[in-house]
Amino acid sequence: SIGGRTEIMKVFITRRIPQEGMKILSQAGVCKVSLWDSDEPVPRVELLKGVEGAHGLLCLLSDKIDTEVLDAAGPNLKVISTLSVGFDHMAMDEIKKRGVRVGYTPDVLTDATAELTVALLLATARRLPEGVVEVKNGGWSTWKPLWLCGYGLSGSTVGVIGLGRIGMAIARRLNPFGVKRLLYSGRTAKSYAAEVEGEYVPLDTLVSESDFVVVSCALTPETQGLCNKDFFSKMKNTAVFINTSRGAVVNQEDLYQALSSGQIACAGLDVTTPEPLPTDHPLLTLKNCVVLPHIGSATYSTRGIMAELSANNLLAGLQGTDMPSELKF
Ligand SMILES: O=C(O)C(=O)CO
Repeated sequence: SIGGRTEIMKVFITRRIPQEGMKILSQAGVCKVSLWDSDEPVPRVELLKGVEGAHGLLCLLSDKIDTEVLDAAGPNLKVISTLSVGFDHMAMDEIKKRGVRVGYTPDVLTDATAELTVALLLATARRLPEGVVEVKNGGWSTWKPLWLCGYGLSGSTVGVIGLGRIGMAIARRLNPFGVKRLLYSGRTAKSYAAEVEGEYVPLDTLVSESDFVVVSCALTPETQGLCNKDFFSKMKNTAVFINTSRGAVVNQEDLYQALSSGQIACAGLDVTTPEPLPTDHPLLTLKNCVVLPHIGSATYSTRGIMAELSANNLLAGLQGTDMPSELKF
């Protein structure tokens, strides 16, 4: 406050976000918002300009928040609120050094993301995109006993890499399909895994025994490139690989080799490196690879609630109060 008057704080938002979030910020009357008013990513130079002197930054997972951005913002910066549960796009140690608080959006997107994961798993294993194409191009000649066969969940072993909020929600949804064994791996065993009769196993065991391998872990230095040549070589030839976490957990060259050589049966990816995946990428030439454009949390309702939560996180950060979802790091 200057001379008894409360100073209006400055906020930069890196993209158009659902109106639910904008409304909360405008009604709060504590900040002056400047918005990159587009559905496309803010160019780097505009980001660096936009954050200048900002007290708050509301960003997306496609914005790289590094030293350069933090320096451009300067000492006013109190809070970064990301419209995502993932935070691998932010230089956390630099943020911590500067004493900046971080808000994120866990929980509110768990159900939507788990649903999408199940949809992608079934679409991939049962070859839905291939079937849709054949209907349209006349490839459907008659009912054929051996045509477009795939793999079912009934009696299968499912392996979830990273049984966190989303991994657990995926396991809960897959179990009723008649899954026989639910394996999971990660840093620690989870007591809540009992609800899905999850067996905590070493990664190697999960990879070699699973019919479906589902990646649902955070991208960290430990998980970057985790799914590589060695990993795929341990999988069954009939196994289905699904990733809805972050593209960089997978070595895509190694995945391409595994899919084209028949080392594994098929893969479904909602996330890639880079995003968007170039349209001439080798993975897109494969019938047994289903690639979606990072839509795990994309329901109208979920995106609206994510915007609300990120706005409320931002306001709390500006005002120095408790955040609904503060990232503790
Ligand atoms: O929230 C995230 O981290 C996503 O990837 C999209 O919701």
